[in-house]
Amino acid sequence: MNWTDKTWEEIKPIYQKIIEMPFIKELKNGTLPLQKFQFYMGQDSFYLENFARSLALISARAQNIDHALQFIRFAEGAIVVEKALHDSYFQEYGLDNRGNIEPTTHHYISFLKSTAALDQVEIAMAAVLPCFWIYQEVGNYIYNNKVDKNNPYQNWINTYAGDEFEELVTKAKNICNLVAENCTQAQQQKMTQAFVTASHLEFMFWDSAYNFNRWSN
Ligand SMILES: Cc1ncc(CN)c(N)n1
Repeated sequence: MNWTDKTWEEIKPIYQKIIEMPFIKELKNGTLPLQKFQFYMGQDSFYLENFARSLALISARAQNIDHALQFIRFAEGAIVVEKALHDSYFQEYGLDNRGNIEPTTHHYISFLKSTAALDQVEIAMAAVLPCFWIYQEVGNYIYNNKVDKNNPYQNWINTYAGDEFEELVTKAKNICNLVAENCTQAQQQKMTQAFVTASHLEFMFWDSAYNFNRWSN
């Protein structure tokens, strides 16, 4: 079994918890209160900016030049999505600014940036993979189980359910499998640990938006 298949097995309970959480259920049904989605979008703007910075750092540190090129393209893509959030989704969903970086966002972006800067680059590649893969799975899950043709969040859902996003995810998974082959068992274990941590943080990110978790509530 390759590294990604083994690692997905590890996070299956977290993924199950994600698709059952109120934020995702209500997003799928189109009943998520707008304020919760606005909170999420504002935090996601900070997240995407710093996710892109982490991807650029990984690109600079990649051993293989083709992987460096791919990661710099991922970084560019994340910046483009962040700009689309600001330019069109903020307007579409009535948000005039992104607010402040709240605790879960702070934790998640600090984890990504410190892993990208200080850990072995293969571990950093594993740390950013859930950001691609979980969104693809959740996007497809919501798309395939939609209940309302007039879901107000449909445009956002389509970003992650399409073929274009799937292509990116496949590229990110393939790179992780390739680099894992040249890692020791102990190093692969650390890659898996980074993937599991990021998956917990994906859950927390949606949960915190649902509950409006702030430094001071
Ligand atoms: C928190 C989070 N994680 C992942 C993605 C998808 N790149 C996102 N937009 N936001």
